[in-house]
Amino acid sequence: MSESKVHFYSNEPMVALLGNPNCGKTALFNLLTGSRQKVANYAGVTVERKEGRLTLANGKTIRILDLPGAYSLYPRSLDERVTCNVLLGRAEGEKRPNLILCILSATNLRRNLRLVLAAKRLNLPCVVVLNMLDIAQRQGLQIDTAALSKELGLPVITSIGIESHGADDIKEYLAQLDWRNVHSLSGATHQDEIEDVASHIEHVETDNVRVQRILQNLHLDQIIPDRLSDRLDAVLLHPLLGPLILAALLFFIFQAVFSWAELPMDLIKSAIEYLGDQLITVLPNNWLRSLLINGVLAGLGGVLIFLPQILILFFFILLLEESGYLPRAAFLLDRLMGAVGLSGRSFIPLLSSFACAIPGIMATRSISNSRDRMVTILIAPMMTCSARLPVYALLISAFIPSKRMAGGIELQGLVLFLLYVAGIAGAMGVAWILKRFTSEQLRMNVLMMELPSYHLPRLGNIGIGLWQRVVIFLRRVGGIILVMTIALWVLSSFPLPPEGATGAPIQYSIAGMLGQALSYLFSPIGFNWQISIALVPGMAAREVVVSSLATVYALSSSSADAAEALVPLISSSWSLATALSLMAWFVFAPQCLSTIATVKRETGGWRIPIIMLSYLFALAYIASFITYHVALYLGWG
Ligand SMILES: Nc1nc2c(ncn2[C@@H]2O[C@H](COP(=O)(O)OP(=O)(O)OP(=O)(O)O)[C@@H](O)[C@H]2O)c(=O)[nH]1
Ligand SMILES: [Mg+2]
Repeated sequence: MSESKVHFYSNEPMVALLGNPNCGKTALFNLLTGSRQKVANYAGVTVERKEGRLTLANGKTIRILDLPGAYSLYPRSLDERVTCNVLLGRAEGEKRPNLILCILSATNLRRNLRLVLAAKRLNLPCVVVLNMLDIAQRQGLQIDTAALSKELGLPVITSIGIESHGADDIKEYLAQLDWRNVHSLSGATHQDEIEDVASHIEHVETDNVRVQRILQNLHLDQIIPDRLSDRLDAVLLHPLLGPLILAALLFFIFQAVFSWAELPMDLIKSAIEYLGDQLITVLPNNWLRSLLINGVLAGLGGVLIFLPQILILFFFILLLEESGYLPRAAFLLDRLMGAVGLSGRSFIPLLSSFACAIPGIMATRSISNSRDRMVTILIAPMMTCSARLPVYALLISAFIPSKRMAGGIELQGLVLFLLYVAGIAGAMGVAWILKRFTSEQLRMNVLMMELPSYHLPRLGNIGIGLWQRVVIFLRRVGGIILVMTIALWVLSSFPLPPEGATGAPIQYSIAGMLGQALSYLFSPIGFNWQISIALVPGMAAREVVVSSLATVYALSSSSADAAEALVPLISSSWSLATALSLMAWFVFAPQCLSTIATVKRETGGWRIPIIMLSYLFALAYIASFITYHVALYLGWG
C-alpha cells in the first residue's frame, strides 16, 4: 500500500502526536498547525499520517505529524501499523520523529497510560499531554499533573482540544525546549532496544500492574461512571427501542432532505433562469451562446441546484459524528452485519461511503481482518455516495409526485429512503455471497469497539464541516463537471449536421452517434440514446450524468430556454419504467474512475478493482432489466 509521501526537511525537528483513538490528537493537530483535518467523536477517524507545520513564538518552525490512533504499539490493523512504522523509523522516506507528544484523554487514564508506558520503551524523547481536561473537570476528576509527571518520569502538560487557545501550553512548551538536548526527555531507562513483538505479551502484564499503581498513587483508581452517557445509552442501545430509534432517525433525515430543501432550491433555480435570460438577450445567436447556455449553464446549473439537499444530508451526518452516536449505530447494526459475516467494524467505513466511497475505502484500514477489509471495500461503492444524490433527486422530482401520504410522510422522501435502503440491501447480499463462497465462510468476528461519551455537537465544527462540503462541491462543479460538460458540448455539437438534415443537430454529432450505438446495449433496460450518451461522461463523476442530460436535452430541443427545464423535459419524454430502471442502475452501477483508482491503490493491484467493476456492472444491468420489465408489465411503459 502506498502512502502520501512527506517531504524531508532535515533541519526542522519533527514532533509526532501519539495517542489512543478518539483522544483528541487531530483536534490538537488542527489547533497547532491551523489545518482542518477531520475530527469526529469515534475511534478510527484518522487513518493516514498527516503533516503540518507550526511556527513557534521564537520563530522556529517544527513539523507536526498527526497519526492514526493506536491502543498499543503492537499493530493489529493497517492504520495502527502506519503509526508504528513512523515511530520505529520504518516509514519510507521518513526519519524518526525527534519528539513524541503522547496525548492522553484525561477521562480514561487507565487505558491511555498503558500506551505511555509502551511509548517510553521506544527510546524517543516523549512528553505527555493531558487532553480533555474540561470533561475530566466536569466529571469531578482531580488530576495532580506534577505527581503524574513524577510517576511517569516525563513532563506533563495539559490541553483542551476544543478551545481556540486550548493548545497554547503545548506551543509554549515547545518554544522553550532545548532541541539539542531533547534526548534527555527520552523515557528509556532500563532498556535501550526498540520494542519488539516477542516482548509485547510480557509487557502487557507488567504495564497493567504499573498503571494500577500509578492510579492508586494519584487517588484515581476508582472508575468514574459517565452518568449522562449511561442514561442515554439505556434508551438508545435498548435492544428493542434502539433499532427503532435508529430507523426513525434515518427515515426523518431523508424526509428532511426533500422537504427542507425546497425553498433554497427554488432560489438557485430562479437565479440560474435569470442568468440564462440575461445571456439570451445580450449574446448574438451563435456557437458561443449555445456553449454558454446549453453547455455550461444547463450543465452546471443542473447540478448546482442539488447543493441544498447535499448540505442537509451532511448536516445530519456531521451531527451524528460529533455527538458520538455513530459507534452506537455500529453497535446496533453489529448483529445485522454479523448475519452476512461482517462485523460492526465495517459500519463506519460503509457509513463514510455515503459521503463518497473514497474516504470509506480508506477507512477500511482500521479493519484488522484482511478478508473483512476486502469484502468491505468491494461493497462500499453500493452505499449511495453524495454524488448520486443529484441523480436520484432529479429522477424523483421528475417522476414521483410530491404528495403527502398517510401519517404526513412525503412520498418523494420515502422513495429516496428506499433507494438508499436498496443500496444497503444489495451490499449486504453481496457480502453474504462473498463470505459464503470463500473459505472463511460465515465466521463471526467479535466487535470490539469503544463507545465514546456523548458530546454536545459544536455548531462551529458543523459549520466548518458544511463549508468544506460546499467547497468540495463547488470545486467539482467548477472542475471535473465543467470540463466534462464542455467536452460533451463539443462532442454533441460537431460535426455539424449535413445540408437538409431534418433531426436535431446533436443526432449527427459524434456523441449522438455514440449514444445511438450504445443504445443497442442499453435499450433492453429502457435507456434511450440521450441517457446512453450521458452515462459515458458519468464515469468521471456521478453528477456529470445530470449535467450531461441537461446539455444533451438542451441541444436536442429547438427552444432557447431548454436550459432551464430538465425536469419537465424528461418527465414528458421518458416513461416511468425508464426512470425506475435508471434509478435501479444508479443503485449498483460501477463507481467513478477515482474510486476505482483508490481501490487499486489500497489493495495493491488490479484484481479487486476489476472484480468490482465487473460485478457491479452485471448487477446494475440485471437490476435495471428486472425493474424495467416489471414496470412494463405493470403498465408503466
Ligand atoms: N470536550 C472536549 N472534547 C474534545 C477535546 N479534544 C477533542 N475533543 C473531541 O473529541 C473527539 C475526538 O477528537 P479527534 O481529534 O477526532 O480524536 P483523534 O485522537 O484524532 O481520533 P482518531 O483519529 O480516531 O484516532 C471530537 O469530537 C473532538 O471534538 C477536549 O479537550 N475536550
Ligand atoms: Mg484523528
